[in-house]
This record gives sequence, structure tokens and C-alpha cells, in this order.
Amino acid sequence: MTSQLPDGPAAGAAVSVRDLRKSYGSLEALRGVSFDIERGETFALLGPNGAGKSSTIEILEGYRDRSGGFASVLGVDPHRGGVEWKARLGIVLQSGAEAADVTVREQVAHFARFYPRPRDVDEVISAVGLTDKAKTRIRNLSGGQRRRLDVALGVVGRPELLFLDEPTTGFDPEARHEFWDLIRGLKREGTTILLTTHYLDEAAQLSDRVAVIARGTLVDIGAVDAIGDASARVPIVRWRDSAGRPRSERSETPGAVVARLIAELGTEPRNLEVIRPSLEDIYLELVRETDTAIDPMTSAAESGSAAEGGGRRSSRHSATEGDRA
Ligand SMILES: Nc1ncnc2c1ncn2[C@@H]1O[C@H](COP(=O)(O)OP(=O)(O)OP(=O)(O)O)[C@@H](O)[C@H]1O
Repeated sequence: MTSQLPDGPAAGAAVSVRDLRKSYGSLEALRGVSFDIERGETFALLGPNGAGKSSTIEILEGYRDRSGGFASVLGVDPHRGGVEWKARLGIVLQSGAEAADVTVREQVAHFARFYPRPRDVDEVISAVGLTDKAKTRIRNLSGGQRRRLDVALGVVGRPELLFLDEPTTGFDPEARHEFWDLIRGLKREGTTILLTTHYLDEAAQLSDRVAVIARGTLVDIGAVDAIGDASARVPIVRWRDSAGRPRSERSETPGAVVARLIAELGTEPRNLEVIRPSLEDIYLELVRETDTAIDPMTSAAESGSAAEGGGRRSSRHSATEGDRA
């Protein structure tokens, strides 16, 4: 469960958040969230639709004001971060590039000029698999190709901290694997990464640690292979009995269960499998527990919320374009 955190920012942390709160009218989207992200760490923020992930990210990017609590990003209060601070961030928003009339290469080169130490434009285009499309106008790209362009624009400035809000939505499986390789390369270079994703396999592949938020509250935080109750991680042995009925048994020692079954049956059990609960299984259990514990009054308050001006950003902005809500 949630570890004990110091009151102030952790020394050396890239991101520190304490008791972070955000309200939109009467809706409390964030109800006091605290975590640290170490430098060089890949940290995934997981949670169902409306949990507060994008609100958290947008506050940390300096785009949204918080309603309460403390936040520090690369040693700066994101609410006060200036152009130099923004140039140290890479941002891949949830909604992608606009259908512009410029080519992929022109757009990446344009963004590169905002940063003091940009990456090589053609290397970035190649890393996201768009070399064949470098001279194509953005409006002629497919949805997945536009998403790759978003990633290129997010990394061209050689960011110290990269925000990835659902980066692989719309990617085909091959593109997703290529994207994972790209992210692993950035991680090897020491980039700190804050990722939100609904793909639990993506979180398991890329993250050092994950935090699960549900209804604006941090439900759990820890290493990918350590979150959730110990009981949720116990392996399951499944097989079919002699009548073909499905049977299962949870055990910390599944090998012993299999050995016992073989001894009892005198043969290999039918359809035998040993399953270790995946991050997805554990995540679903955590979120279900939160749903069960929810106060019905809260749901009533949520339906009466007021919209904050501007809503979700519809395009990404460069390091020099102030974009506070
Ligand atoms: N501009 C806004 N005005 C009013 N309510 C908002 C606004 N932005 C977000 N909300 C509400 O705040 C809550 C948290 O939204 P947020 O976008 O942070 O969730 P999320 O975890 O990113 O969801 P998703 O996975 O669907 O992207 C939701 O109930 C949402 O409807």
C-alpha cells in the first residue's frame, strides 16, 4: 500500500507531489494525491476513465492550476515554471497533432528550434518510424502515424522529463513494440518518464513503478511486481477433472499442487495451467475494491460538476507557448 512519504519534496526527485487537489466546480477530481518520481525512473499512472490522471499530468506540466497541495517538477513549482523550465520538459498530449498543411519533417524541425539542445531531426523521425512519411503533409497521415508524430515532437527537445499521456492509443501492435523500444532507449539515456496508459501490458513492460488512482485518490503505489495485496498475487492452478469440469486452486507452491494432482490421478491433469495474476488482474481488483468502498453521496456530487474553461487541450504546444488554462 501507499508508502510513507516525507512532508516536503524528496531530495533528488524529478517530481514531488503532496496532497494534490483539483476541483472542477463541485467535482473533486483529485482528493489529496502524494507521490515522488525519482530521476531516471519510468513511472506509470494507472486508473479508470475519469480517475484524475490527466488532471494530475496537466497540473505537473504547468497547464492547469491546482486547487490545493504541493507540487515540484524538476525543482520548480509548475504553476510558476517559465520558458526555460518548459524547455526541459517533453509533452505528448492525449489528443494528437492537428491536421496541418506542413510536412512531418518541417513540423519536427520547427519544434526543434524551440530547444537549446535538440536531437537530430531525421534521427527522431526515424526513431518513431516515420522516415517514409517525412515529406508527407500532416493532414495526410493516418491516426497512428499522427500519434507517432506527437511522440517525435515530445522527444525532439531532448527532455529531462517526458510526459506521455496515453501515447500509443491508435498504434498497431508492431508500432506499439517499436514505441516501447524508443522509450527504453530514452530511459537508458536517463530520461525521467511519466506515463499514463490504459494498456496494462504497456505499463508492465516500461515502468519501474506504477501508481493506481481511482476517483481522485491514490489506491496503491509500488514496483510493477509488488502492487496489490499479497493474496491477489498468489498463483492459480487450473485443470479439468475426469468429468471435464473446470477446477482451480490458489497456492504459493503451485508445483506441489501439480505433483499432488498427478499422484492422485495417476496421470497428467487435463488442460493443466499455472497462472500468475498479471498487472491487469491486480489492477482490476484494486479498482473494484475502490468502487465497492465508494460513498454514494460522492457519485451524486460528481454528476453536478461545472466545466472549467478550455476543457482538454486539443493540440500540443511548444516550450515557448504559454498555455495555462
Ligand atoms: N475541464 C474540466 N471541467 C470539468 N470537469 C473536468 C474537466 N477536466 C476533467 N474533468 C473531470 O475531472 C475528472 C477527472 O478527469 P481526468 O481527465 O483527470 O481523468 P483521467 O483519469 O485522465 O480519465 P481518462 O482515462 O478518461 O483520460 C473527471 O470526472 C472529468 O470529467
